[in-house]
Amino acid sequence: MTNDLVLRTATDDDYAEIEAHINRAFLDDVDEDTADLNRMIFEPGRTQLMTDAGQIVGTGLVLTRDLSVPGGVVPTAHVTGVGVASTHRRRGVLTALMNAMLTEAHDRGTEPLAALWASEGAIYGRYGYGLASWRVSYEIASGETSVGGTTPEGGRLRQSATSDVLDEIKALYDRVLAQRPGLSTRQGKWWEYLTADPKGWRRGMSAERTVLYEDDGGVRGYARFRTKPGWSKSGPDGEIRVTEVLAETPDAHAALWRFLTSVDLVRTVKYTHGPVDDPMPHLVTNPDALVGSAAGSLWVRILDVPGALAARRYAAPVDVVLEVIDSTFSGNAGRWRLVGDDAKADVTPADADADLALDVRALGSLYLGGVSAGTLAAAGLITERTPGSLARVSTAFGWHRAPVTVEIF
Ligand SMILES: CC(=O)SCCNC(=O)CCNC(=O)[C@H](O)C(C)(C)COP(=O)(O)OP(=O)(O)OC[C@H]1O[C@@H](n2cnc3c(N)ncnc32)[C@H](O)[C@@H]1OP(=O)(O)O
Repeated sequence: MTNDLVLRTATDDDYAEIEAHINRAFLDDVDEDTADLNRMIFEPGRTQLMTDAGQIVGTGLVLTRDLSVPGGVVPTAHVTGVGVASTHRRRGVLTALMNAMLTEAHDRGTEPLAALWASEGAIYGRYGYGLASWRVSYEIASGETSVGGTTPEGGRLRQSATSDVLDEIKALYDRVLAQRPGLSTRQGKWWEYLTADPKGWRRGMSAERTVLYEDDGGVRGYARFRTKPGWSKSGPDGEIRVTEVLAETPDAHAALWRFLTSVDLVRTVKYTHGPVDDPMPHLVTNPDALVGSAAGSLWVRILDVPGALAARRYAAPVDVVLEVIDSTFSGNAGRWRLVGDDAKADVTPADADADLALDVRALGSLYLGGVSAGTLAAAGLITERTPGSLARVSTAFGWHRAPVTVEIF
């Protein structure tokens, strides 16, 4: 790096320049409506800037939120808005920004995790992030399949503008979050932000709508979606793009997808945030009409190894000594004894020999229960020192629901 580069924390006054810089880095223009919205979630004190002769050439933003993990909810530094000017790339600017963001989050002492969505998968492993969850994208030819079964008696659908049913879907979201890892909490301004629906977010689709499924016990699930009319030589060719589908009962999940795949004039339904354990292939009458593909979603960086391991729960009783390598945060490195089950977990420094050795990056991949220790060992990222410990840890670190992250932040 040259001497003209200065790393500093942002202030409120930097906002407009940050917004312009991030849009440039992501090959886009500033959209005024979106810029006003982004200001709502801007945390200047957690935003790191690199400047050159006073001009911003690099940004890294941290948003203060919590993340659901197996059996709990954990304060997590949500890292986003990483961008380095094309004129300043490959000179270590990102490394300096990331070190500053992670150090600030680590030194708070209240956030055992950091998490992000990567624009490119090759970037973040070097900073200790492990790929921890996957998302399944569907493109459903709705004319060629349908969701089997019928909606039970008492079950009904109600369609509305999202803003009119916000209180109902907020409560449902929180209940689903308590059951499934990988979801970010949406306290205060987050719901207002995510459902503001500025034109710039629609990408040629309609305003967002929400369909709710309810039974006599209340709202059990909802789907947020947009539509787009279309006509081909052979007739209607409309599209639905689903923003998110969350349901707390199988009936609600099936009824919502039955609705989404049977709207008149629609021929294609797209969704990009399904969990890998989504029952969809088993619900539809013709699974071949579901074109699905899986891609990595959330990357997790463990900032506090004992704090993070004690904050989640385990699918089976486990008593293991892990040797963790972390070249950035020395407090994480060393041997840790984890004793845990589905109700509690205790982590202490260990003198005994390690059963398993792994880098903090592999621990991040394991953490949400969506990647098995056996898989990571097969990739050479975990070393088994005590025979049998790998199988035990694979089972204990798994979870009965796959993690899913329904919102790109
Ligand atoms: C959480 C988020 O916000 S994800 C969004 C990330 N931002 C973008 O994709 C926007 C466009 N790209 C950029 O702004 C920049 O190219 C960045 C932020 C990806 C990288 O910034 P740079 O300042 O060039 O990175 P820096 O010079 O610090 O590189 C550090 C290391 O990462 C590597 N690296 C950087 N970018 C990439 C990449 N896209 N693919 C693979 N490796 C990369 C560098 O080669 C270097 O490797 P080394 O340590 O082995 O030498």
